[in-house]
Amino acid sequence: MLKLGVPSKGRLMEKTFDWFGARGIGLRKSGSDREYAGAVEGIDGVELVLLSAGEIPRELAAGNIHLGVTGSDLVREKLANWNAQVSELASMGFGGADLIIAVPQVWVDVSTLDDLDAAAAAFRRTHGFRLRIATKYHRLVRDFMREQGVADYQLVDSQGATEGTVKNETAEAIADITSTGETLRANGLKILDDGLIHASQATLFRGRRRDWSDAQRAQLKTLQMVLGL
Ligand SMILES: Nc1ncnc2c1ncn2[C@@H]1O[C@H](COP(=O)(O)OP(=O)(O)OP(=O)(O)O)[C@@H](O)[C@H]1O
Ligand SMILES: O=P(O)(O)OC[C@H]1O[C@H](OP(=O)(O)OP(=O)(O)O)[C@H](O)[C@@H]1O
Repeated sequence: MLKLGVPSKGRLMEKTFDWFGARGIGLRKSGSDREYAGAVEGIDGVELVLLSAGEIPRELAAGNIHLGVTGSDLVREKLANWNAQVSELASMGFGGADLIIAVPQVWVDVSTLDDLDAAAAAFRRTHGFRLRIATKYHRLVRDFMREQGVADYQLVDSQGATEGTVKNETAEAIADITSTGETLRANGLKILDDGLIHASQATLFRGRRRDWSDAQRAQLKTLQMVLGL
C-alpha cells in the first residue's frame, strides 16, 4: 500500500479532494465527520490518511506516509534540509499564502531589511535588549535573516494571533503568513518591501526514504501517470 497523507480539515482538505477528483481519483472521508479515516476510488493500492497539515512533513520524513499534501512553507519549516527528505511532485495551485516580515506602520523610516537592521541596532542601544520578532516559523525566519545579513534581533515564539503581539508589546515586529493582508492592516502593520520569506502553496510531496518496496515504487509510477505528472 502507498499511504497518502492529506490535511484532515478545512479548505486544504476540500481543495485537495477537488484536485484529485479532477484527475480521476476520488478521495473522501469515510465514516463520521470526526473520524480521520478515508477512502480512495479510481486507483488500487493507495490508502488515504487524514492528518494535521503541520504533521504531514514529519510523517513523510519518518516514512509513516509515502505521499503527502501540505503547504510548501510547512515542509521547509518542519524539516531540516527538507529536500533531502522529501521531494515535490506537484504544486497544486491553491492554499497560497506568503510568509512575510512586517513592522509597525508608524515606523516611517523602516521599509526594507536594511532599514530594519539599522533600527534593530538602535533599538538595542536604547533598550538594552534585542528587537523581538514574533513568529511560529523559527527555522525559515532564522535562515532568511542569516542570508540577508540581519543579526541584531531575537525571535519570540507565537503559535497564533501573532499580529497582536506588537500591540501587546511582546514583540516589535512579526513574521507570519498573510493572504489578503487584512489581519496585518487591522493590526497597524506593514510588510517590508523585501520582506517576502516564502510564497507558499499546497504541494504534493513524496518521501525520499530508501525503504520503499518495488511494489510501492511501481504504485507511485501508476499514480503519477493517472495524475498526469
Ligand atoms: N490565510 C491563511 N492563514 C493561514 N494559513 C494559510 C492561509 N492560507 C493558506 N494557508 C496555509 O495553510 C497551511 C496551514 O494549514 P492549517 O492551519 O490547517 O495547518 P495546521 O498547522 O496543521 O493546523 P492545526 O494545527 O490547527 O491542525 C499552511 O501551509 C499555510 O501556509
Ligand atoms: O492575510 P489574511 O487574509 O488576513 O490572513 C492571515 C491570517 O490568517 C492566519 O491566521 P489563522 O486564522 O490561520 O490563525 P493563527 O493566528 O492561529 O495562525 C495567519 O496566521 C494570519 O493571522
